[in-house]
Amino acid sequence: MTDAPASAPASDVAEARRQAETRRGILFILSSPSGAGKSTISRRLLADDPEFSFSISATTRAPRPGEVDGREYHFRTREQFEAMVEAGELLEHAEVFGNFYGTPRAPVEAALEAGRDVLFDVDWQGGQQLRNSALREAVASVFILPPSIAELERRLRARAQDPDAVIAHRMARARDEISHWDAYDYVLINDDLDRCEQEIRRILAAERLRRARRPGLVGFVQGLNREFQDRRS
Ligand SMILES: Nc1ncnc2c1ncn2[C@@H]1O[C@H](COP(=O)(O)OP(=O)(O)OP(=O)(O)O)[C@@H](O)[C@H]1O
Ligand SMILES: Nc1nc2c(ncn2[C@@H]2O[C@H](COP(=O)(O)O)[C@@H](O)[C@H]2O)c(=O)[nH]1
Repeated sequence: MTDAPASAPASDVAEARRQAETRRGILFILSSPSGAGKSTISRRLLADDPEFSFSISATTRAPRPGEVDGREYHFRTREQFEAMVEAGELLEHAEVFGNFYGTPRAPVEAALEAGRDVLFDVDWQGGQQLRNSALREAVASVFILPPSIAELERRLRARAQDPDAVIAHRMARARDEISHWDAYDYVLINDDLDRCEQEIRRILAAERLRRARRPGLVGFVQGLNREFQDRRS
């Protein structure tokens, strides 16, 4: 009969902790009808979180005042966008409000490999495609609702960045976007910006903890099982 060790050696515990903290990144999706506040919340989340990078989409939409190519979006012509689709450079893409939008694949895959989380501001079609992609295990998704339709329109007008016709088009599409709320892991009402931001931070923290724990601990639990067996023999 062999003497069973009283517990796993400290070095095994330290290694298990290290592995539990090593994880693949999360694809953190924020969707909402246009104007509900996801870009505002995204900016706040990214401002002080070094583990988070933003997926900068490609789009055929014209830049708004103050938007910079390569910061808010990669602004592309229709021909350039189609070439990206053709070359398989986009993880997902969709037509939204008459323009094309898509997620460049390479930066997302690099971030995930490095264990960094990626924030996506995409419409429901983008969310759906990411949930159905090979990366589905990495997805956590949040849908943001406005407190009312009147407030949604007020916000789009207060943003003062789109002409009336564009605002009317976005309001007309809001009902359809909202109809997909139930496909998301979490659904929040953005009636109070600070509170909504805090709720999203809590969701993100919980998702990080959940994903960190399991794969990294498999080897450690196997070690505990071996210890049980040694005690029996
Ligand atoms: N809780 C809130 N209360 C009042 N105003 C808000 C709130 N959240 C966001 N806003 C304002 O609403 C406007 C629209 O927000 P934002 O641009 O973030 O929306 P969005 O969902 O990203 O829209 P889009 O899909 O068109 O990019 C902004 O002027 C923003 O400052
Ligand atoms: N499916 C995708 N949707 C995207 C992507 N990037 C942005 N969007 C969505 O488009 C609308 C409009 O955005 P705006 O900046 O013109 O107001 C909004 O719902 C975004 O979430 C993308 O890469 N794929």
